[in-house]
Amino acid sequence: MTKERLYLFDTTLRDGAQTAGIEFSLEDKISVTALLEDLGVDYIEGGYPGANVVDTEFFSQKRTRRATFTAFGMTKRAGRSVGNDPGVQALLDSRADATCFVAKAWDQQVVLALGITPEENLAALAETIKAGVEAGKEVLVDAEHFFDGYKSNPGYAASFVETALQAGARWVVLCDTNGGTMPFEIEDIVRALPVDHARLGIHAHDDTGQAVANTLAAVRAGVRHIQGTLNGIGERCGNANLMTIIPTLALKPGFADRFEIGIDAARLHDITRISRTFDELLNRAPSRQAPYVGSSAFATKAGIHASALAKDPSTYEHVPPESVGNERSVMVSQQAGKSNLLITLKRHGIELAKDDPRLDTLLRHVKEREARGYSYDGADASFVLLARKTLGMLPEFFDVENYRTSVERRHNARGEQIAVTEAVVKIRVGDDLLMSVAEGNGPINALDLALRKDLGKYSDQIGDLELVDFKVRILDGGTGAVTRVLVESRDGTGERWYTVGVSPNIIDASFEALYESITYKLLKTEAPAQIPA
Ligand SMILES: CC(=O)SCCNC(=O)CCNC(=O)[C@H](O)C(C)(C)COP(=O)(O)OP(=O)(O)OC[C@H]1O[C@@H](n2cnc3c(N)ncnc32)[C@H](O)[C@@H]1OP(=O)(O)O
Ligand SMILES: CC(=O)C(=O)O
Repeated sequence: MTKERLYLFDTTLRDGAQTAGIEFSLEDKISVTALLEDLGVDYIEGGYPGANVVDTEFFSQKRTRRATFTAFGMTKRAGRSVGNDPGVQALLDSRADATCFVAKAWDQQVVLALGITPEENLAALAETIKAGVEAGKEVLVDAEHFFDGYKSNPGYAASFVETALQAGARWVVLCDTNGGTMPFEIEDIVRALPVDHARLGIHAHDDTGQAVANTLAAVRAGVRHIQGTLNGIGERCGNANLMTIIPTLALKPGFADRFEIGIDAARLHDITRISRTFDELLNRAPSRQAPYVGSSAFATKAGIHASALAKDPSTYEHVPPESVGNERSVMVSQQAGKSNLLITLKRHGIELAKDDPRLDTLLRHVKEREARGYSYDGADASFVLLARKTLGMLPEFFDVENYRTSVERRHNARGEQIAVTEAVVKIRVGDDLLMSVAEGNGPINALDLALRKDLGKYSDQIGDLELVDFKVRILDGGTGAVTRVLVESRDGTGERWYTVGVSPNIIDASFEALYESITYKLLKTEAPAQIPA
C-alpha cells in the first residue's frame, strides 16, 4: 500500500515564543532553526515579521536550507486595503517562502474582537490570501477558534474553510485555540467538514493535556498537516509536542503503516538529542518523564519489572529505546530486587551469578541505606562504590584522617564586610600524611579545593575532574532532619557521574559526596577488574 504523506509544521519560534518565561534572541532563533533542520520538519515558522525587532531581523534573510521558511501574521485589518496594511506588507516583503495568516473562524469572535461583520471577515480573508499568492508565497491559514466556532455555528466555520481554500490557501489549519476540545469532538468535526481533507491541518493546544491526542484524532479524521513544537512549548499549557507525535507516527501501528512523515530512522534516532539540546538552550532541566525522549522513558526501578526486562525488554518497553536514540536504564533503589543490581553491575563491568550470596548482602545494604536517606537511583557512582566495597573490590586510595572548615565574617582592607571560608583536610595516601589548606567562596568549595590540592601519587589522575552541579535536599529522617547532597561530576572524557552523601550536617553530607566523586574518578583508572572469590 502506498503511504500518504503527512506534513510537519513546527511553530516553536512563533507559538513557542508565546510561552511564559521564554524569550528567543536572534542567535537562539538561528540555533533552534538548525535543530529543526536536523530533525527534518517540513515547515519552520520563524515568528512574526513586523511584530518586533528580533523577528523582523530574522526574516530579513532566508534562514532554512531544506524546510519551508514560514512567516506568521494577521490578515488585513478592518477598514484598510491589503496594500495599505503595513502588517500584511511586512509579511509579504519578508524573505519567507510561505506565509501563515491567522484569521478568526468563529463569527461571534469576529463581531466581538474585530468589530466587523462575519461577511467582512470572509472578504478580508480572501483578499489577504490572494495578495499572498500574488506575492509568490505559499499561503497557509490558521483558522483561529475553529472548533469552538464550529460548535457554535458550523455553517460559518465551514464557509470560512471553503473561502480560504477557494482563495488559494495551500493549507487551512484548524485551531483548537483555547485547547478545550476533546479528541472525539475533533474527530467528529473534522470528518463532517465537506472539503478536501488533504488540504487541512491541525493546531492543538494542551489545556486539557490532550494536544497530542487531539492531533492524532485529526489525522485519523483526514488532516494531512500537523503543527506542533519542540518539547510542547507554547502559549498557556503549550502546544502539541512534536517529540511525542513524531515517534508515534513513525512507530505505531495505525499510523506508521499508513503515513510517511519525511523523517527516516536515522533522524528519528536523533530525536532524544534534539529534545535535550533544546532544553539546554532554554536553560532548563529536561523532563525525565517525557514520552520517548525523557531519561525515565525507558527506566525501571521496580524489581519485578527488572527481572522480566532481563528476560524480554518488550515486557515493559512499548518501543525499543534505541529507535528514538534513548536508552534503557535499570535503577537501584529500595524498590529494587536482585535483577536490578545484576543489570546495573553488568553495565559497570561486574558480572555476578543471581544466587551469589554477596548479592543478597548488597541488596540489604542498599535498602538499609535508602531507609537512612541515601538515594541510589540518582547516584549510580555511589552505588558502584557500595557494590565494590561489599564485593571486596574497592581499593583504599586514600584515607581521610580529619577535616575542618571555618567561616569568618570580617572587614577587608577597604573596610568592606566579607565572608572568608577556609578548609583544612588531612589525608593519608599509603604511608604519607598530607595536609592541605584552601580558601573558597563557601565551605563546600573550600573543602573541595583542599581535598583535591594534594592527593599525593594520585594528584595527576584527578586533574581533569570537575564538579558540575550540587543539589541539597532536607529529608525527614524519622529522628530529625537529615541532609542529602547529590554531586554531579565530569572529567575530560565527557563522562558524568553522580554521588550522594547523607548526614544530619550539610557539610558532612557534602564531604561524603565529594569524597565518593574523587574515589569514583580514581576507580576509572585503578580499579581491579576481577571479583575476589
Ligand atoms: C491564537 C494566536 O496565538 S494568534 C498569535 C498572537 N501572537 C501575537 O499576538 C504575538 C505578536 N503580536 C504583536 O506583537 C502585536 O500584537 C502586533 C504587533 C501584531 C499588533 O500590535 P497592536 O497594533 O498594538 O495591536 P494589539 O496587539 O493591541 O491588538 C490586535 C489588533 O489586531 C486585530 N486583529 C486581531 N486578529 C486579527 C486578524 N486575524 N485580522 C485582522 N485584525 C486582527 C484586533 O482587532 C486588534 O485591533 P484593535 O486594536 O483595532 O482592536
Ligand atoms: C493560531 C494559533 O496559535 C491558535 O489559534 O491557537
